[in-house]
Amino acid sequence: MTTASGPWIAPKVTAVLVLADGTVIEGSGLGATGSAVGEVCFNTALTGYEEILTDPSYSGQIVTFTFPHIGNVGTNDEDIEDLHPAMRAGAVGAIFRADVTDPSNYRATEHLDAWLRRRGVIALTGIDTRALTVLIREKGMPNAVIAHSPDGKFDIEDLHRQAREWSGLVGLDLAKEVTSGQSMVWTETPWVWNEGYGEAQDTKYHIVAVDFGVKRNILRLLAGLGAKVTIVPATTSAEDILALNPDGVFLSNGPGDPAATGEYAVPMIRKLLEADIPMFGICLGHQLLGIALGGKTMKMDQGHHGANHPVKDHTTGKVEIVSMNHGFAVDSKSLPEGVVETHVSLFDGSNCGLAVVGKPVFSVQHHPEASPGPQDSHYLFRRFINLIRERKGEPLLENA
Ligand SMILES: NC(=O)CC[C@H](N)C(=O)O
Repeated sequence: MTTASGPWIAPKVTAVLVLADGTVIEGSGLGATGSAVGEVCFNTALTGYEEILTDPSYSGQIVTFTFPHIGNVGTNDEDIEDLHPAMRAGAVGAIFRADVTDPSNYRATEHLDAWLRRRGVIALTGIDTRALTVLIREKGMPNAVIAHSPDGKFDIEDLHRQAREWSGLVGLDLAKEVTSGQSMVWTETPWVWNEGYGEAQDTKYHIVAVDFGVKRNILRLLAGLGAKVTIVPATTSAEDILALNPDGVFLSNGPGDPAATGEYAVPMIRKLLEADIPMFGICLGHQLLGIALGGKTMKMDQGHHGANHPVKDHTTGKVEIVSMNHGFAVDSKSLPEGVVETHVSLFDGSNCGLAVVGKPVFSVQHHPEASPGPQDSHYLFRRFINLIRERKGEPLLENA
């Protein structure tokens, strides 16, 4: 074959994705070398690849980006979402349609390739990401091994075996791998977060955030509304949390199967419910609260990963466009009396929020902190702060 610029030479295969069903997808390698096993999902966000790849909730997952041009704004040290960059919590692999270009952005400090290598993330480029997305739409999120070898040598048989033998995300408690208590860097916990958006002049409220893999932007938004946020490890007991004298408790997002993390987190949440403390949960935190209240979670086929999902807030009747990243969901039919469904996905009707009748407790499945994504749901942080203000007899914030 020839093209206008001369003979077409097929690029050398330096990376592969081997699915548990034996499908092999070949492309060019980027980032770290070696291999990693995980569940392949697709993310439809058009921006924010650095935030996506560093969201600790993606631990154990390989993210395929449906947007074809990833990497052209480079990377920087500010747009990471994991608390402890040295831990490199987040996706284990990344898949892009187009080759990554040189960065062109005033904030860029490093090429995506070098950044991926430094973080130990294996990437595969130059594949038909549409076809892979269609495969996920039809068959669900597959377990797979992503491998990068600059010499192009792969033991496909062995990679296939690894993909087949991997347990998958069901039953995996990954929060314990990414929580601050396990960190090498932050040996001092509880750790106090003090970087806010700057709306609040002083810290009037004390919020304890239970870190199942918390994203930085959640902490910024809480701090920006006047909260001093103390971050505690996922396995902290309710007694230790209450001993910190919080005005409210935040249950964070995080990776893995909520039912597995629930083994230790649910008893803690139940005690906090008894203590009648204002509580707000996001994503994994929402799922754990759902289980603690007597509900059930289930695995989804494709999950929701993107920054353009419509969600309806039943309390206001408004539709918000939100950021999503979850592969498990609360079964709304399993929610007991006294728990109301507050939000619902307009894509598939799945549960996106709950509130406890008569208690200052609520949670959402989507990501009001966005990062990346639209800011329509920022009001949920004000809703949480209002529960605390109500307790203190303070006037309520508007737009909540
Ligand atoms: N972002 C999250 O907190 C994800 C929660 C859970 N690990 C899921 O995939 O559903």
